[in-house]
Amino acid sequence: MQTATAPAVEFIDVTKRFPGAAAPALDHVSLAVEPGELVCVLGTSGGGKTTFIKLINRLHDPDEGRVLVDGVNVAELDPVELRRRIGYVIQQTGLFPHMTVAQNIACVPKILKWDRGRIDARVDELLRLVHLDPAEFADRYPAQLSGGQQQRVGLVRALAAEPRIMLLDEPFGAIDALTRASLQDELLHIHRGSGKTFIFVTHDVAEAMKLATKILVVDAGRVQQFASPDELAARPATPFVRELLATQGFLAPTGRDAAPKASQEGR
Ligand SMILES: Nc1ncnc2c1ncn2[C@@H]1O[C@H](COP(=O)(O)OP(=O)(O)OP(=O)(O)O)[C@@H](O)[C@H]1O
Repeated sequence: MQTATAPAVEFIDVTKRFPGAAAPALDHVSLAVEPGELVCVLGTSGGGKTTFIKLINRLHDPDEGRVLVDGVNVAELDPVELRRRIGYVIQQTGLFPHMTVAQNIACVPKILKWDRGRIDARVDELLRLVHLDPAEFADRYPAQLSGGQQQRVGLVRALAAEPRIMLLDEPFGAIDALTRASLQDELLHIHRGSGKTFIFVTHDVAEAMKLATKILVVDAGRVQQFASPDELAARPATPFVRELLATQGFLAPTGRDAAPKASQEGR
């Protein structure tokens, strides 16, 4: 069903209105995310970031326009089946409290009827990927983990069945700065090694600058800019983008040299 040239995700003139709201949550949004990108979605609270990603896995449906995943209109797909193909990580992790770490990670592979040996090997591999020793952590319950460890399990659970697309909604929002930095490094490592498309919502300009291959800035439901971190820092397209970068120390009045923090070391 997918074609070699289709974007991983495409929005074609998408508008989403919630009942009773004065203005649309997303307003005529058109853009294409190419396979393998790590897109960070930035903007102030209420700007439409979460709405944008929930339209991809059909937690919301558009009022106007179309959302395509791998070239197929998601409206034509069964939402449950679609969500199994798209990893989804949220701040509250959504781990099942009555299941062990291993059982949580094994959830979707089990639904997909993977055999026992393949599931066990995958759980092991994924725990190691995020530096959790399977011997120590596989049989623990979520309540027996720190916040950062829970977030690591939430991340690899979403990766378990090899989705081609990962949606992450402020996954590290409630984590201390040091743990957050190492989670970001692990995410970069996973992204580089996987070829998957990641779409990552954050409030944090520094996080977006560090992680993204492209940054999508939305405000009041409209796309302000969709560009590489360097391009964003060098040439903010709107006063909103300029202000957003300035408030977090990334304003580049004379181009990228004026914003050294924005350089993508190691990407
Ligand atoms: N289920 C809903 N019903 C009604 N209005 C909603 C619903 N979900 C979101 N909205 C409204 O749509 C707008 C965009 O919300 P959205 O959650 O996408 O913003 P956001 O940029 O992710 O914000 P935050 O950073 O605070 O999470 C807001 O005005 C919000 O109040």
